[in-house]
Amino acid sequence: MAQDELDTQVGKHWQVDEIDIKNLVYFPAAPLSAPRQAMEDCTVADLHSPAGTCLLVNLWKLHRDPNIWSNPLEFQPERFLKEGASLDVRGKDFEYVPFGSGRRICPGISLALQVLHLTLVRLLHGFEMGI
Ligand code: HEM
Repeated sequence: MAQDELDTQVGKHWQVDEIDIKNLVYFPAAPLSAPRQAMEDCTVADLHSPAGTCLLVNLWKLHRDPNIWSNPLEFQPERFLKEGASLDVRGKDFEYVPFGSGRRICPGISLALQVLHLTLVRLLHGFEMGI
């Protein structure tokens, strides 16, 4: 199915470039953070969590907050060349944490940033896969 989409939207020329991205479905790799447990009673943004509460950060929602992002539902990679250009992806700027933050931050971040997208698209485009 993913291969059909790539064949239709990108073609069979095996070369994906920036202009193709707008035609591909946009889903985050990790919509929620890893679970955390409140070690003591805490209140964040009027939400009280007693000690022991399991907490997950809704990264999908955070990354679509209209108070932070203009047209948040539109896939606009160029926003990271403009208003988002100075954002750190390694968990320091809490409005943009695609790899999480803190002790449980994604340990694959360096690998992902270098090779994951190219590897995945090449695999999907070139091979029949099923589960
Ligand atoms: C675009 C690619 C990726 C994205 C967006 C991503 C995102 C994330 C996020 C949001 C978390 C939760 C972090 C938190 O809760 O603070 C996570 C955890 C994790 N990621 Fe990734 N990840 C990616 C690629 C990878 C790769 C390539 C690896 C391994 C080679 C990897 C291994 C892990 C592991 C083991 C955890 C769990 C860490 C823990 O529970 O302490 N990830 N990732």
